[in-house]
Amino acid sequence: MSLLIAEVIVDVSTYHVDRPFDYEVPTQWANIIEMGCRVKVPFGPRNVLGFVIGLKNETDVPSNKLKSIAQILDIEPVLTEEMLLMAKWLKNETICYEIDALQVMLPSALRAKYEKIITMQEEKEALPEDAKVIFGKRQQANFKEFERAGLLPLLKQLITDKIVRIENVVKQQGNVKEIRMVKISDDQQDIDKAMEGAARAAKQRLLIEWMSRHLGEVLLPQKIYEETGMSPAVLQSVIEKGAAHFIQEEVYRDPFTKEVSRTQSLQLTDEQHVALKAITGSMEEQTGKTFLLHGVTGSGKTEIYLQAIQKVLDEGKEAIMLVPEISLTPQMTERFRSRFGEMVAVMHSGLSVGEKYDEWRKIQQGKVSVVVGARSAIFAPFTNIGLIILDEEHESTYKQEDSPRYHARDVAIWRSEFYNCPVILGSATPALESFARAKKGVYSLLSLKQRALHQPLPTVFIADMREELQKGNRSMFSEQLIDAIRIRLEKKEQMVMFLNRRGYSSFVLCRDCGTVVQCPNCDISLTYHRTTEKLKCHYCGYEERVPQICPQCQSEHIRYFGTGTQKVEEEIYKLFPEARVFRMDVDTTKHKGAHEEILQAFGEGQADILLGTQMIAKGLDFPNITLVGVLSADTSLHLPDYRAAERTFQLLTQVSGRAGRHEKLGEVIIQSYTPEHYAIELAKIQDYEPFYEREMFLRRRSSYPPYYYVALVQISHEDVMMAAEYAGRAADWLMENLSNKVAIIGPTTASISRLQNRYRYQCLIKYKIEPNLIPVLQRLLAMYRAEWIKQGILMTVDLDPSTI
Ligand SMILES: Nc1ncnc2c1ncn2[C@@H]1O[C@H](COP(=O)(O)OP(=O)(O)OP(=O)(O)O)[C@@H](O)[C@H]1O
Ligand SMILES: [Zn+2]
Ligand SMILES: [Zn+2]
Repeated sequence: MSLLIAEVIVDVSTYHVDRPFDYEVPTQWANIIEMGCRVKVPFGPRNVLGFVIGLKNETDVPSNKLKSIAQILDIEPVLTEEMLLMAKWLKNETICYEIDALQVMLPSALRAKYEKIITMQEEKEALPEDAKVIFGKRQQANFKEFERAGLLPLLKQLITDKIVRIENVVKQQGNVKEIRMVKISDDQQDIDKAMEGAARAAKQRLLIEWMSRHLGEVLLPQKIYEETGMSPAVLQSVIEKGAAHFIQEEVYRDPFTKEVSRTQSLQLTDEQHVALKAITGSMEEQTGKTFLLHGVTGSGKTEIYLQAIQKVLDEGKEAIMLVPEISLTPQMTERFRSRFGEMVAVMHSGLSVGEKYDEWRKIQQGKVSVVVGARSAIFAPFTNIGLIILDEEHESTYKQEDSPRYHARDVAIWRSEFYNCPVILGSATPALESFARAKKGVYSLLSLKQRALHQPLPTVFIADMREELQKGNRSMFSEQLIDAIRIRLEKKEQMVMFLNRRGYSSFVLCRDCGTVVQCPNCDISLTYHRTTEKLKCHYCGYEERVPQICPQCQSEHIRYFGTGTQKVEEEIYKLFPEARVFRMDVDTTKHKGAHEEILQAFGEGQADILLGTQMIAKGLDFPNITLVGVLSADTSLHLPDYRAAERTFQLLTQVSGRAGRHEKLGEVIIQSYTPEHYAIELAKIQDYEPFYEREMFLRRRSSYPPYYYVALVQISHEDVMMAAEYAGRAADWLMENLSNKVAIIGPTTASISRLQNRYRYQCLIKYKIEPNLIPVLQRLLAMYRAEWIKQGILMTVDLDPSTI
């Protein structure tokens, strides 16, 4: 038999190993191994996880150096050939390690986990007492057990003395959940034989007789007890006589918490019809076309998605439906499940590792044809995709902020070209880049200018909070908003109160010296949490008790600016003691399924006011909501981010869109300290295009996307001088190696200049066309990985940074 060699990408993220390594496949596995399987291979002193990305019959590695695969982890590949290709593309597109690109496509249950295992090398007698206790009767123990007992120094000594050995063992997570079932024999002879054997046992004979009428069936033992009235002991005896046997069946953990009723396709409006026809037409042509579906809030984009997916299913193909963060949009999942029932898998961060793995396997095994999920669902292991949809395509959650720094939109388009199927990008407020591409004809623009039932868009008023202050109103509510709430309470209509948390945090301030309590590790103020009376850093997790005196001047005049949702809730109760308020924020939605519960109860009319942050801005569709109040429109306007105005406009438009979606008219009141800002003025008229024109003009003037591309290089170090120095080196190096048509801004300090005790600097690269960019950045990274990293520098490169 000829030599079989596997090309393996190993799970070791350093520059020197970012290439496939050759390993010999032992003959007993030659027929089993396939591309896309996970394997365990020796690498240096230990075994590591790896992915087989190629198989061949020869190698340049001399035979005395060639190592063998230690273990095969999958009989069936976990990565398809498409995914292996996609990983190569991602590696180049986002400049990441191939291993990172491969790992991101798998549920975390299948990613590498190592366990340190301690094995006895000598007789037990050689061990000191403390260690004996840990091993007990076993030959092996876990490193963690020593760690917990505070015995690491002892362990170290034992290793040095070669009394024990330490090993890294790849732990294969992702246990399949199984359940015990009874399989009745499908052979009448087995039944006859069992019957003979049970000659004198009447009950057993009855059960065997019953089984002879259910040949070949697989049943839960409970079911058999119920149907026949027999006890487990009788069943056991019958099984011993060969009439049936126990089998283990895989079961899927069910992430759905409640039943849904089925819905049928709606009669489309003319606008919806035109859009759907364009999409299905392109399915028939089998072109990988990208559509931008720009439809005002409530225009019925979701119904178009549903009917387009129906068509995909009719053709025996599969569909991926992405939503920004699914745990925030339970209504969306419900709409998909009520149309497609068991055909739908869900994937989002609210699921447990086991549930995610189960959903992933349903997709991989072809048990479902639709996945509704957050960003990572774009890697769903379907093999016959007919449509990919990104709802709310402008949302920043579609961009991953760690390596691989991919945007789900780009992956969607890549996969659509692979399968020759359309992509739909849907939004009421498309990202500027997307709309610009649609205008240039790169995407096909589909517009829905009317709401589905021809309801008018809500009327928007701006309340000028500066005037309120002059009038002596110091509350968080303008008079206008207070009046509007009162009317709704009288009419028993529902309201949404939205607190814009972006760029806003509650903090603790000393009224004597003005000190704001800061995180000791990060250059950012600590956030005040009223429920626990603690101050927390949202970046590094540091927390401390709320101080009673100022840490700077010892004054007792400390003031808590807890103007978060809790404070708003208190104010509402002060103004309207009779109001029933549901608060939806990080504190009230900690437990699983909390979003669904709150929204369901609100939908049933159990509260008058739904109060919340970003998580209530999108997707809500309740007929009784007639008022939306935005308490603080400005907080997201003044962030150091070129997209601040765009994000504010999008948020205001989205949240306004929650009002008056059905028969009742909607009204929106936006409170602002800068009502003359164009993002707020244009959100008032709720027209996307004027905003687009205005913002494009400003972007062009200051050379920002979509006119220019930007890439961000960030450098950090614990020592500020080191960080500054290497940032300077990076900037110089880029200057020398890139063309003079590129603008390099920096090094400057990052907007959060210190994070987790590391000082952060950055260089921004602005360019239009720069064919050399990727190779140059790759060389810079190579330099960093080979040398700079040893100095404690951390460097990241992001080709599509979402904040700058
Ligand atoms: N053709 C139709 N006939 C009747 N009702 C429709 C039709 N299309 C959509 N609707 C209803 O109109 C409402 C708004 O539709 P949908 O939620 O799909 O809008 P959307 O465009 O996704 O809005 P948003 O961007 O604000 O989330 C829903 O209650 C939906 O059931
Ligand atoms: Zn002070
Ligand atoms: Zn911190």
